Amino acid sequence: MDKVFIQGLSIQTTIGFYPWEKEIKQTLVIDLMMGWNTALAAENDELAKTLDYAEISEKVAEFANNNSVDLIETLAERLANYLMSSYHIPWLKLTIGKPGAVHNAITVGVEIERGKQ
Ligand SMILES: Nc1nc2c(c(=O)[nH]1)N=C([C@H](O)[C@@H](O)CO)CN2
Repeated sequence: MDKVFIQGLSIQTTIGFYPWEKEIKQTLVIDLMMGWNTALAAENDELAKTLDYAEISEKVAEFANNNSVDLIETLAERLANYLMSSYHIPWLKLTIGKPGAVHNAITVGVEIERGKQ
């Protein structure tokens, strides 16, 4: 299956289990790989027939800002459901990194894969 992807999308949002984390914004870095038949758009050079990575990048940031949760697992699950149902995406792989969470690690995070290729 063809893919449309977004790599290293950095967003600032409120997320975390501890009370102090509810008072601040932290950086999340998102990688998104989405299954799509890109030949549909290529046939007549039409943006409307593909997944617009610019639009989806904005929606991801908006969704994270409107859904403050404790765990990045919860954000990943809810974001995957939202994107798959809004854009009729048959399969996706979503990685959410929280680079500031563990001071002696480059980053930490989760990766989920949903749907069928
Ligand atoms: N698997 C996870 N572990 C932890 C998470 C998380 O979202 N998933 N979150 C935290 C805290 O919010 C942490 O980021 C604060 O340092 C701890 N572990």
